[in-house]
Amino acid sequence: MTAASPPRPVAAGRPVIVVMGVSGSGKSTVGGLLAERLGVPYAEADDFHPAANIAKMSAGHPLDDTDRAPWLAAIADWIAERGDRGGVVSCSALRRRYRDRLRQAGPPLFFVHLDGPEELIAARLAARMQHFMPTGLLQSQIETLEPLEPDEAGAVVPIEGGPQQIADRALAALPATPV
Ligand SMILES: Nc1ncnc2c1ncn2[C@@H]1O[C@H](COP(=O)(O)OP(=O)(O)OP(=O)(O)O)[C@@H](O)[C@H]1O
Ligand SMILES: O=C(O)[C@H](O)[C@@H](O)[C@H](O)[C@H](O)CO
Repeated sequence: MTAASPPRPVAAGRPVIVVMGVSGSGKSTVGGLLAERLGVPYAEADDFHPAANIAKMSAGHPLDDTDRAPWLAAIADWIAERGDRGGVVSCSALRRRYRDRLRQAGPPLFFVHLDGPEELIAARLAARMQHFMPTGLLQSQIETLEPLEPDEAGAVVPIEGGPQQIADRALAALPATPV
């Protein structure tokens, strides 16, 4: 019987940054900028949804835990593939258990929670064109959100101001040492 190979050491590498928050908080906008500024790949969480999830949200129904399970698994696979080379992925990651699922992927994660007043988010959603997510789902997103807990590596970043300003804030919030 051969011994199992030891897990790949990732703790000393670059963390994968998960840009989290409710729909319309700016995850895609800020996530893309962060990846550019850090010189690492970016992944858009919406690209990992099964078609049924997109159809459900488009029809105005919030996803439940069962719907989100395969989506989180696919994002976790992307994170695992990054290993210790870093990356940025947008993902609402609204509940603690969803974030636990992503942490199971292996690489160290740092969560950037984009947070701001409901009116500001609603106004940005109302102005957004050509997106499947109805503004009416914002309320359920807010109700589902469980804020980062003290033992979770991450930071809350306010979303007032322009995208570059928010990206600057997020960059300043990143840990200087491995998470
Ligand atoms: N700082 C900002 N100032 C003004 N508009 C912004 C800002 N950030 C994002 N937006 C705009 O607000 C809308 C929502 O942003 P974005 O799509 O990045 O949010 P999201 O969190 O990725 O949403 P979803 O989860 O629904 O995909 C977009 O139209 C975007 O262009
Ligand atoms: O967990 C969820 O309910 C979903 O991931 C949503 O957050 C959407 O994917 C996104 O916000 C729409 O773009």
